[in-house]
Amino acid sequence: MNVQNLSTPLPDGQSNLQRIDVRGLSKSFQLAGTAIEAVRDVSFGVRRGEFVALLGPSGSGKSTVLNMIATLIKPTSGQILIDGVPVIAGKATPNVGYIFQRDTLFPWRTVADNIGYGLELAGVAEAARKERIAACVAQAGLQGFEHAYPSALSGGMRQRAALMRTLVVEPQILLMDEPFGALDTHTKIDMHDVLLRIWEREQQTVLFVTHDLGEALTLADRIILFSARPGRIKDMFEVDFARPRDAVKVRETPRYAELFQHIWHSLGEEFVKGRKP
Ligand SMILES: Nc1ncnc2c1ncn2[C@@H]1O[C@H](COP(=O)(O)OP(=O)(O)OP(=O)(O)O)[C@@H](O)[C@H]1O
Repeated sequence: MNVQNLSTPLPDGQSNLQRIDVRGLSKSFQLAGTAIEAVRDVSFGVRRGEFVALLGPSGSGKSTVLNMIATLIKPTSGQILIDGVPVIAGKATPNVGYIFQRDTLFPWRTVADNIGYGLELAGVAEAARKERIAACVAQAGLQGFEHAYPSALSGGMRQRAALMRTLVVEPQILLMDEPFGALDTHTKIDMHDVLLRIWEREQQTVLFVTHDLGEALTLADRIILFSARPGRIKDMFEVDFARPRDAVKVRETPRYAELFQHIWHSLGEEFVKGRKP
């Protein structure tokens, strides 16, 4: 079967091409006097404009890796470079947007005011702000709900508004932690199409955490498969479906079924290992 395995390390010098460059990353947490080894010696790169999914069972350290890249957690050892510059824990990195599973909208702000929050912080003038918010509202298909509060929206609409709140300031790198994990299957696929259309146009560099293989296959150029805890890179897979992709149609192709079956076996082994105490 023609499934390209990419676990061979990049030759020296090629790391210069990486927008996100993770080197020998490890993390142990202290929990009630016991060390929990969450991540062990993880190294990978993400090229400019590439969409990479981190896939693995629950507890395999995916969010911990993302949080270290987002500078929310300090690594125990290893280094992370963004555009060649080492990140510093606790210090925000310019051009990086972060999207969580929870929609994190402010309940006291309308959709438009939620989306415009980052522009307010950046001191963007009101006229320019309104124009940019209107464009984001249209992109997310939220016309008519600009003045609604989050409580009046469905889960999918809330997540679209949250996506736009991050994208409004045009980050070039997106760190996404199971952003659609709480949505039902159909709303999730709908969100995949929204994200695919945005990414095709803006070509952000995306690192997307998920434990949903179908989601990883639909969206990503490359899948990095994590082992059960302690999280290590078990394998990497190129996802070679043509772009632009249709989130529904791509799932109906024989190639999707072929890749799904191939990766599912490897992922399944880690689910089983992860179940053991
Ligand atoms: N602050 C913390 N203190 C102690 N242990 C932690 C902490 N954060 C994460 N862990 C542990 O590290 C391991 C990896 O957790 P992490 O959330 O990164 O996994 P994950 O692959 O993202 O899982 P999921 O898909 O369920 O979100 C788990 O065993 C978790 O209990």
